[in-house]
Amino acid sequence: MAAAVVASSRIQKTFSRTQAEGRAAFVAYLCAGDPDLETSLAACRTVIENGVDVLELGVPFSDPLADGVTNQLAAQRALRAGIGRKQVFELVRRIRAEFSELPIVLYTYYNLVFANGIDDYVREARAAGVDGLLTLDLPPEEAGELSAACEEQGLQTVFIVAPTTPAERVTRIVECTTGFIYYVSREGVTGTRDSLVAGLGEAVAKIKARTTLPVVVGFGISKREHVQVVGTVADGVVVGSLLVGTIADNIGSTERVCAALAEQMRELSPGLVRS
Ligand SMILES: O=P(O)(O)OC[C@@H](O)[C@@H](O)c1c[nH]c2ccccc12
Repeated sequence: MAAAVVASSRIQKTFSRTQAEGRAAFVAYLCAGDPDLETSLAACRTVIENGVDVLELGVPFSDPLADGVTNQLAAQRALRAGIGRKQVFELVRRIRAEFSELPIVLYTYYNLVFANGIDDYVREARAAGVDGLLTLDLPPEEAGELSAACEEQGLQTVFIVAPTTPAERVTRIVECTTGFIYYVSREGVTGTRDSLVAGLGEAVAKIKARTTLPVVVGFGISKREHVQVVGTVADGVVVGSLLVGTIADNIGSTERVCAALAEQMRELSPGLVRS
């Protein structure tokens, strides 16, 4: 299949599969190259082999304004390890070589895309094996050039809907999205929380009433019961800081990082299997 078709089919195919299995997809976020390239590859491999259906890879950035402390520290570790555009795409290539069907979505701040030239960045991402791109600080209304480059290269777009997004803007965001919608379940930044916000089901239902695209939910999801609850209303459940924090807690030993991540996935992912 042409590159464009393959890219789009990985994301759609995965959500179709999990829907057919009667469950939400498990979406994991890890910062690319945290704490170094080899450990990051081993960490990605571990969470994929233990139940992750979609991998979100964060591109390390010096000013990650949407991220809480855990993700900020991960970005700092990766930057200290010399992780730049070249290393991020090398990591994607190596993951792609081992997992041909796994959707990989790059989470980046727009500065990193714009600075390198939008067309070149999108082309290189697609060639490395990226399926989708979420530019965290780029509103869809200003993403025309990027969306055009993604369409040309067969990369799918992911855009964010927040609790504060007005209904008419949700429609605009959906129109600009070709991969899936990311619903940020709470205001503020990323980071584990003790409890889920109230009214999540209604909020996701309002978005799903306006699109047939998959809607994934993230921010604060860090316990099996969170995963179970969110998994009943969303097409995908995103866990980031909990996993990123596990890497931070086991820095220095790739073996310990992987064992702890595997344990965490064993604890969380059964939450998605609907009896
Ligand atoms: O870390 P949490 O609270 O589990 O949330 C996922 C989040 O880390 C991941 O999806 C993400 C990382 N950086 C972001 C910036 C904006 C939106 C989402 C993200």
